[in-house]
Amino acid sequence: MKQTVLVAGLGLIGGSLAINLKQTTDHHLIGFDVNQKTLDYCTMNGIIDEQATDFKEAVVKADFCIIGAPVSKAVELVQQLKEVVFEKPIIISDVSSVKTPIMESAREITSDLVTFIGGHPMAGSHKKGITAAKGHLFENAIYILSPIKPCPPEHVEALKQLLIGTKSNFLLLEPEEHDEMTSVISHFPHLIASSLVHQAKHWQKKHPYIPQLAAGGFRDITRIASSNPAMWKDIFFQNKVGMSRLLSDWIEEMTSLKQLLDNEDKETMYHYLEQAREYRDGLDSNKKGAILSFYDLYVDIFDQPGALLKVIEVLAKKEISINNIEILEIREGITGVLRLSFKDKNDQLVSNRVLIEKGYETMIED
Ligand SMILES: NC(=O)C1=CN([C@@H]2O[C@H](COP(=O)(O)OP(=O)(O)OC[C@H]3O[C@@H](n4cnc5c(N)ncnc54)[C@H](O)[C@@H]3O)[C@@H](O)[C@H]2O)C=CC1
Ligand SMILES: O=C(O)C(=O)Cc1ccc(O)cc1
Repeated sequence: MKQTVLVAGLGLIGGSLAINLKQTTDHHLIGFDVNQKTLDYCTMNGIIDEQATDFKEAVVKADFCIIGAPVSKAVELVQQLKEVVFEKPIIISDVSSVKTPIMESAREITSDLVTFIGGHPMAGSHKKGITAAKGHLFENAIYILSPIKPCPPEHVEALKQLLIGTKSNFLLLEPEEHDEMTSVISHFPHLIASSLVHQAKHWQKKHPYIPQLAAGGFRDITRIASSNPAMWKDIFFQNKVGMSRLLSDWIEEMTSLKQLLDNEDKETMYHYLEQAREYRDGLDSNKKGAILSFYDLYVDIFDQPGALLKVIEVLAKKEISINNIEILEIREGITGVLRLSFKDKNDQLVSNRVLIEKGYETMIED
């Protein structure tokens, strides 16, 4: 039966979900956004079937609602839901990077017709807005769901079924554990990346060549500092307690590192670096539990982009699909390393064999 889905906030994430729903379901899609240009873009590109000008009026028509607005605005939209008189059952979700404030607000919705299941697709980009949205954005990503309890399992199943075309991997988490984990592996690293960029900018006053020297490592660790500042500011303040605690721990750790340096404690510093390397290398291993495994193959290449194309051609001829390609530490004309990630162990092994046959030097981690 044709169902109605309301997507409220059609930017990078909401827009990507709407595109995916249009491509993979035959549901009727209603779009709501405070930006009229975004709504017109969605209509013109066939992303939505209907524009809504009033969130509360639109939500009563829907069987599903996905809130894709920035976190603080999503909280406001959830607050509006408390005043809505629902006429039929609805499953409401969101995509916010911070879950606790949304869920606290959603718990105050009293209608028996509403099931609220918080959501967070853990994929994105540094871009924003509908023009950057892509239907395949969440393929192979972790998609966290956080139902307000008690929640009938069939309602969680219905939401998963709606989102099945995203090809993401669903993981159920409590909002608090979600926020604690994402603050460690996503939110806090953004703050540090930005602070490293500020440090380089400061030193550039003395050393104008700093940008030219900012190669491999600096670019890797600061890549995420190029993301949407409005969104990250919102995330930091919505997850303020967790962020502040991590900052205190970090400052303490930096102080102890400074002491190691000042006291010439080379042995402890060595162990600090060694333990970090061991843990970091373990993150890339295939023992990832609920997190999707990838099988990596490292290939030495010389000079790009020609070399890159040749490697891909070899694998394409064998109809092997590559999940991700990363060029590690390469500058034009210099030998570099290509990391190819496969979803399938057999693809990794076959790729390794055919590339060796073609004379490439390869490496598979244990
Ligand atoms: N950008 C990323 O990489 C990821 C973002 N998220 C989360 O997704 C949410 C949206 O982020 P993006 O799509 O990146 O932002 P975006 O800036 O691309 O899109 C936000 C959209 O919401 C609209 N909007 C703003 N206030 C609204 C309101 N009151 N009612 C309806 N629409 C409103 C804007 O006009 C815009 O179209 C945020 O909560 C963010 O934390 C989650 C995963 C990844
Ligand atoms: O991990 C990152 O920082 C990203 O680049 C993409 C991203 C951004 C925000 C999220 O809530 C989830 C994923």
